[in-house]
Amino acid sequence: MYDINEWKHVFKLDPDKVISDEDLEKICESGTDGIIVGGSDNITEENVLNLMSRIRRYLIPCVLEVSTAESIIPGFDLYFIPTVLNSRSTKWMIDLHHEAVKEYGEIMNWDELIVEGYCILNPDCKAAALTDANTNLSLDDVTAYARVAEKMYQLPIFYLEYSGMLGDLAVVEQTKKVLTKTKLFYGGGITSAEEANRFAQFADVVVVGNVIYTDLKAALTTVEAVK
Ligand SMILES: CC(C)=CCC/C(C)=C/CC/C(C)=C/CC/C(C)=C/CC/C(C)=C/CC/C(C)=C/CC/C(C)=C/COP(=O)(O)OP(=O)(O)O
Ligand SMILES: O=P(O)(O)OC[C@@H](O)CO
Ligand SMILES: [Mg+2]
Repeated sequence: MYDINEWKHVFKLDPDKVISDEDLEKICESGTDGIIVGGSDNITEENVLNLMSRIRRYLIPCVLEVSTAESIIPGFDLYFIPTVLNSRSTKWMIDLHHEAVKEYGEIMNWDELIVEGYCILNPDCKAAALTDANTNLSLDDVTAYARVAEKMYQLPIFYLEYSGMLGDLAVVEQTKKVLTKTKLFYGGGITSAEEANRFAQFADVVVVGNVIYTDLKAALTTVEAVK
């Protein structure tokens, strides 16, 4: 399913982490809507290529979530481009994007690119530290970012990122209320079917990452739970 508007559940695989062929097969054949390849540490052309070619044995849509310009390689179905709306630095909102488009602009297939407006809310996650995100936000701040994403920038995705911790369900619920076109992605700390189901009440798409590497069985139960 290559239309992200139809998605409800995706797994995020980290090129810097080890996954066996057997476990990868279970993930790719789980019934999830897509696989996002992405992470924030040690993302290289080599480990991205390796993971992509292994996922390519299956029919599942495979997306690269770009975190460094150096690790962009051809062959993915789509490229998700994060822009961190609550970063204190323009680097993570626009500067790296400007540089990358300067380099790849002539050869890019713009139809493969989907921009994600990130709002990072776990102060202790790597992405928050890397991007110097202001995570000290009220509910009104978060919903204002969501409105900026949809009404002003017309972004296809608004991503509430709690990577590593379970987020605040009320924030997800209220954020969903202010979005009409932009899809709400929720990611962070999901470790069970029950948690996945709870966040899927409000998020359009639930993203499941770290638990794949700590409890694969539990990770697999999250698919059925949201579909
Ligand atoms: C040759 C070819 C195929 C060309 C294709 C053209 C193309 C796709 C061009 C790209 C153009 C473009 C605009 C690129 C953007 C470049 C770039 C570097 C943008 C910055 C992205 C960004 C803001 C990164 C910051 C980090 C971040 C938000 C990453 C998102 C993923 C994330 C939060 C992962 C979680 O990480 P994890 O390691 O799991 O963390 P935990 O420890 O908390 O679990
Ligand atoms: O790894 P977890 O905590 O499941 O978060 C998923 C995803 O939002 C990370 O970018
Ligand atoms: Mg992770």
